[in-house]
Amino acid sequence: MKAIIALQDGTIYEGNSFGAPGTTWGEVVFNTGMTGYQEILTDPSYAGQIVTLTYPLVGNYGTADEFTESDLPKVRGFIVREAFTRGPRFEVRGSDKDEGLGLDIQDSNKDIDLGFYIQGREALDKYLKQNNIIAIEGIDTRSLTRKIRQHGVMKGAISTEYSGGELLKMLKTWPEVETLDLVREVTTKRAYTRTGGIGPEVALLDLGVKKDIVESLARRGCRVTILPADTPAEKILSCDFDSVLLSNGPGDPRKAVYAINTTRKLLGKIPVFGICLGHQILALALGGSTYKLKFGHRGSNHPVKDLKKDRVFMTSQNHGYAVDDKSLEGKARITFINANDGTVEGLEIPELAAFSVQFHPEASPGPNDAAYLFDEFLERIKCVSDKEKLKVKNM
Ligand SMILES: NC(=O)CC[C@H](N)C(=O)O
Repeated sequence: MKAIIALQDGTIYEGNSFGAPGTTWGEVVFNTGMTGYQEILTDPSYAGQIVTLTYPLVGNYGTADEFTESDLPKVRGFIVREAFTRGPRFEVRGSDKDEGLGLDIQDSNKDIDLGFYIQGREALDKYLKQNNIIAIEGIDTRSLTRKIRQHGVMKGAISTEYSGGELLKMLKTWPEVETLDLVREVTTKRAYTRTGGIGPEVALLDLGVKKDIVESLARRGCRVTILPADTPAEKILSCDFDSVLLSNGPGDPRKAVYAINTTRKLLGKIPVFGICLGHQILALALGGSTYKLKFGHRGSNHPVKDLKKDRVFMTSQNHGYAVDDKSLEGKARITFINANDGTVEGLEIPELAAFSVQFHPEASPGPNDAAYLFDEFLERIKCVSDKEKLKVKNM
């Protein structure tokens, strides 16, 4: 079945439908990661967005529960160069096969040389259909990405139903993504707890959290209580948590006014750690400002410079907004910057026991170079609670 993409600037691309048929619209963005398509599809930070992958072949290792970052795909649409439609396979050759890759594979794919189905995996096309995600393949994603890089992210639509002209007219009537409060769409409706051990009690303000942030804390023994995004500060402070984590999430950070107000009230009373949207919310709560980047940072290889250690490492990123460094003068110390464009990648306010990063230490997908930040978070909690104990002892 044919499908088309219409962009706000009037460009039309023609391709083939995969996933669900129908019509969808959103902000068209691109991600340069070579793997991790299911983590991307299910990352709630992509709510409101149609994601283009620059890697040219997508779907070859299928989909599985272990790759999900939330209960369901959250993207508004999906654009690829070539969708792998022959079923999830893993190519196993001689020595790989002998050593065993820890995968439960079965030689049931006799018709294709060197192809082995992976048990328990679902084809990407089927997964998208089941979850009603409209996708398109056969698109020149290089040209589309160059367009976004030159003109900036813009509204777009994918459709199997309407003509280009009709879609362009409809696009004008659809709201701009930045006017939407997308955090409310993806936050948990009810609080729940994930117990990893008897370590610190962390309150996680769920602005659209990725599963691997919760798991990164649980793996380190934390008991994590995931709270709805509009939970008042008073309630959080009355529960005797050791610290608060402000999660990643979708949309313009200025739209999540409730989270900014909550954070302002928490600062100085409990240690705070912000990741991505949480980092932007922390900056806004401090009286700083944020702005929209032309086409954002989305991929698995964004170099970040640690200003204290004077060293660069690779990070996983997915954001369209950034914190304005000038707006934080005298309010926070900049700890990390992006080595490509110099934008703010991290903040620290030691006297308030607060710090944040724009990139994703949990990766998923991406490199684990920054995972140590979760250990640093626990260290900071420990230091604060030791100080509190000292205060009590000396009273
Ligand atoms: N991953 C995130 O938390 C994204 C934060 C914010 N929605 C942005 O695009 O900048």
